Amino acid sequence: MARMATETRAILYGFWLSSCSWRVRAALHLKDISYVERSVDIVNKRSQLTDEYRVINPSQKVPALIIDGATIIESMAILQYLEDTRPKPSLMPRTPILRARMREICETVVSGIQPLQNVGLLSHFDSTDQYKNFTKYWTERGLYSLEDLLQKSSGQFCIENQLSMADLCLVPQLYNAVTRHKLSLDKFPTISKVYETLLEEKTFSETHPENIKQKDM
Ligand SMILES: O=C(O)/C=C/C(=O)CC(=O)CC(=O)O
Repeated sequence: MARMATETRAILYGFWLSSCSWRVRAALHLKDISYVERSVDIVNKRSQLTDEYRVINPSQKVPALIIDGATIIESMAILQYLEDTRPKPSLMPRTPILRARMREICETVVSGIQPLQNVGLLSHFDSTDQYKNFTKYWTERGLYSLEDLLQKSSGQFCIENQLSMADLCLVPQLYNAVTRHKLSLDKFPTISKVYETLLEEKTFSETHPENIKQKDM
């Protein structure tokens, strides 16, 4: 905790494998906010469950962001705070209907997919296969919705040609779907196209979990 008091940059408590941490990491990068990341191993050490971390985040999850003298938890609350306090470049599309389209995509990922494939669920199933079938079912259902949504709204990115919160939610979830859950995107051509384009963007390539993993080791 003593280190917190002397650190002038924002502090992101996250984990390389955490999709919600990647959303925030990408926003910090896009908005060029100086920060340092502290790793909370949510998989092997289960460090999120310690009393020390609970002081930082009572939900005992990542991410948490310390910025402007405040601690903010929950990735979507963090993204909105960053947008409100550092509006340029904006993570919000320019019209109400495009912002509604963006929120449809965010909700589909944040409520409809992510919590139903969280690694923390594994211990609540009788077998790993049961967990895998469950996560595959809900992730694929979400991907079918996202394919339809992106057919309506996408340009090179989720919402036309401007990076938005929808992209920050989409990319980490697709990384999980493809890399962790071994799902194919063959049935989702619009998602695949947008995903490939987004992975080339520095916002995602420079905040990619594989880079963060190296720093953690
Ligand atoms: O399941 C837990 O105990 C903790 C999970 C997290 O901290 C991360 C999370 O919920 C979502 C993610 O993968 O980013």
